[in-house]
Amino acid sequence: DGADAERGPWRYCLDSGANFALEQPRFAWTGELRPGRVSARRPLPPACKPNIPDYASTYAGSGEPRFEARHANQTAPPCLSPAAIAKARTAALLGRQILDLAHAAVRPGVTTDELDRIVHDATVEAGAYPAPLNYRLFPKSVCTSVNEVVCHGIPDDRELRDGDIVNVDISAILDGFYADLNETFVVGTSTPAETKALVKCAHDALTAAIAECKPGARYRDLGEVITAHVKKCGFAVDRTYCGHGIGETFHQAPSIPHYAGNKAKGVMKAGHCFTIEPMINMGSWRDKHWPDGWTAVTADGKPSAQFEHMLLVTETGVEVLSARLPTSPPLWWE
Ligand SMILES: COc1cccc(Cn2ccc3cc(C(=O)NO)cnc32)c1
Ligand SMILES: [Co+2]
Ligand SMILES: [Co+2]
Ligand SMILES: [Co+2]
Repeated sequence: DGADAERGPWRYCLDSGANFALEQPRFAWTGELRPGRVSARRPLPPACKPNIPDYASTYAGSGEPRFEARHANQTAPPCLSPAAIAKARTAALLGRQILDLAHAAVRPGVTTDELDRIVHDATVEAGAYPAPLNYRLFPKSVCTSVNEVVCHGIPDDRELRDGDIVNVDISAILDGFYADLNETFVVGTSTPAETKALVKCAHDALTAAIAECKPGARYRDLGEVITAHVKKCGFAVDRTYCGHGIGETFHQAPSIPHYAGNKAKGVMKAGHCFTIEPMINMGSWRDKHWPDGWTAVTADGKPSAQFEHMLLVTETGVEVLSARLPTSPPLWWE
């Protein structure tokens, strides 16, 4: 009689041709955002060939690329040599310049796919490789995370709207060294005051964590400082995604949680290079994945904001390799 046979989230039903069709399970979207259309893969000109990583063309599963596995079992990052520090500075400066280019393009009506094109083209024109592209099969060259997206949003044909917030997370490989940094921007002029406060809170939490960085500081203390700041703002620290060592690989030891009470190992030493990238949620700290396998969203659909810097521990403290420039477009409160 064509009655639907309910079997959990999968439903058997009669399609128009009176055939049994298997419907996709209904996904419980947490907010208003929905996936858009993702454009075709962008070309890689010969100039960026020296920086193309082994994962760029693999069709492997979601496992870490072979090259990165070499660092999987280390607990502390290497102490960079002066030559490696020079490469880290150069890569981070390129990453900063690319992030600022994307920031300058953010306005209502611009699609996140357009931001991906700007980032991809600027990266390959510098002879670098856009690190997200095909990293664990991620389909685009930058992560663009709108509103309730916590991180790893996929650029698509959705136009940014007045009142949105958008995080642009840049990572690039230059001369064999990774850069990784991000900022969250307000779109247009009608973003609610509480959402703007969330953005500034994420920025200031990162600033407070950076102030703790010096030789002998414990990685696990960064989460205490971030959480103390975020609680004062009345928001929550996402617990799923961590900062990470960075260098000749995208992600290496240490893993740096952003929440209080974490069990991160190790102390900072001069020459350690890593990111701190707190994701601050307006409501619950909980997140979930979209069916695409990458996009992380807040479980309650409320906004999330993030800032990420690349840090280098020095003999006397810390150097912010991805620091803003005098030419960087101002953040909403600047
Ligand atoms: C299959 O599992 C996943 C899920 C999500 C994402 C990815 C892969 N990936 C792509 C870009 C990217 C950026 C970072 C980063 O550190 N940003 O600060 C981390 N992972 C990244 C894989
Ligand atoms: Co990230
Ligand atoms: Co990043
Ligand atoms: Co990162």
